[in-house]
Amino acid sequence: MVSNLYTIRWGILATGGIAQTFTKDLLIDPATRNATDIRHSVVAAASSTSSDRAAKFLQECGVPSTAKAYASYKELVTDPDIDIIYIATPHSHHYQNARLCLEAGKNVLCEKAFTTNAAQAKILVQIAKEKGVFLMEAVWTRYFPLVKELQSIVQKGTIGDVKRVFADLSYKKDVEKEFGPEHRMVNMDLAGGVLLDLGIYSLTWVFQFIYHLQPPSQRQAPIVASSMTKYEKTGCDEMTSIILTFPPNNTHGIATTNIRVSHDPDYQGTAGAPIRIQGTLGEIQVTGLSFRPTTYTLIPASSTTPGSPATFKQEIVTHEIPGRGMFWEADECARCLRDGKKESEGLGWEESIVIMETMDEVRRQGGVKYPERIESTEYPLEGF
Ligand SMILES: NC(=O)C1=CN([C@@H]2O[C@H](COP(=O)(O)OP(=O)(O)OC[C@H]3O[C@@H](n4cnc5c(N)ncnc54)[C@H](OP(=O)(O)O)[C@@H]3O)[C@@H](O)[C@H]2O)C=CC1
Ligand SMILES: O=C1OC[C@@H](O)[C@H](O)[C@H]1O
Repeated sequence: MVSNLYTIRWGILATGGIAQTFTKDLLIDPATRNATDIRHSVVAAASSTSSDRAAKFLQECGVPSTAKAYASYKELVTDPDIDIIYIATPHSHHYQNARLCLEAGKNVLCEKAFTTNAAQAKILVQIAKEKGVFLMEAVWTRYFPLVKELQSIVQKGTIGDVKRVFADLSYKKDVEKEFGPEHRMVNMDLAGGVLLDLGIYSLTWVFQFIYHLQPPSQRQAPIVASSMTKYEKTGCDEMTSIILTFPPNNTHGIATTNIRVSHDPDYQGTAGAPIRIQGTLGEIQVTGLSFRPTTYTLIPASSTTPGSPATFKQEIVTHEIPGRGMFWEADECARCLRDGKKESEGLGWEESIVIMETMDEVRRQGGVKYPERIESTEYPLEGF
């Protein structure tokens, strides 16, 4: 009997925190999330530190001992047994690392934020086109069934015309005690700061419920008004608030991010609703942490409100996540490769670039510039 199961073979580039979380999610049986058409296999990992580090990483993740451990990213990209490479380095490194993979003809899933600026993102897309390979920014939240369910509710017009989306992802941290100035969260040499690390999720919610739901031919980049406050020790942004106005209906998206105060005073994800999608017939509130949403509430406008005869009932919906939830973006990669797609419909190249351009403009307005070396499009540069 011929099996319809499509297996995708992963190489993991870098061995830090999120590489470990992602790899462990890859090893969860897809049947636990009702995915019976694809399968993931982790065949190699590379560390820029040493092959021992890569081997330890594979072992700690529980990857079968047949997987290869490489001492450099350059060795990883030449492995013919790898279908796709997951890049899990700091933002500063994404352009150089992704370009290394693409130039070698490898398909790529690259952690958010895609690059440090839109110019770098455009070049990566151009190379993916030339090489005929798959490229996707790893904004995992986009692939949650809960998000797709909400997009379908909004698209059906259940809450009426969407007029405004509020979205926040903020930490409540004591930066000095919990990070220190060298940490990638605040280190300018690693393109630290809240905009690229957390604000990208706030922007994701705004874009996926306004921009993404418009017909592709009608999508236009938003007008940007923003404010940034800097962390005095490193010059990165520690608080950023953005108001986006989307043509053609002047819909507003308010995206905020902060390292000092969170939407939930204790940053547990139990209080408040960081996401509010507001339509003329009612609104949707999403609770939990914005990068890993588990619950939403549909709230109709009162049927007595003139002009707002909502046709739905108030309802709270909770989704269980059988793991961290990063496997859904991995499943998307597998299906795209199987179907010969070079980009994902969940987050296409054009949308990733418009979001990078939005972040460029926010940084221009806020006066935040990363070191020239990591904003450069020159390739290759030493030390990556
Ligand atoms: N999707 C999500 O939920 C999350 C996404 N992220 C994203 O993932 C990326 C990595 O974050 P995270 O795993 O937390 O970071 P870590 O600092 O934990 O790991 C980064 C890894 O990158 C490699 N690396 C290569 N060069 C450098 C360098 N100069 N400085 C530091 N590390 C370097 C190292 O691996 P090695 O030594 O093996 O080469 C290191 O372990 C970022 O883009 C971040 O935004 C982060 C957290 C959650
Ligand atoms: O992508 C992310 O999501 C979770 C956060 O804790 C992390 O800092 C960020 O990089």
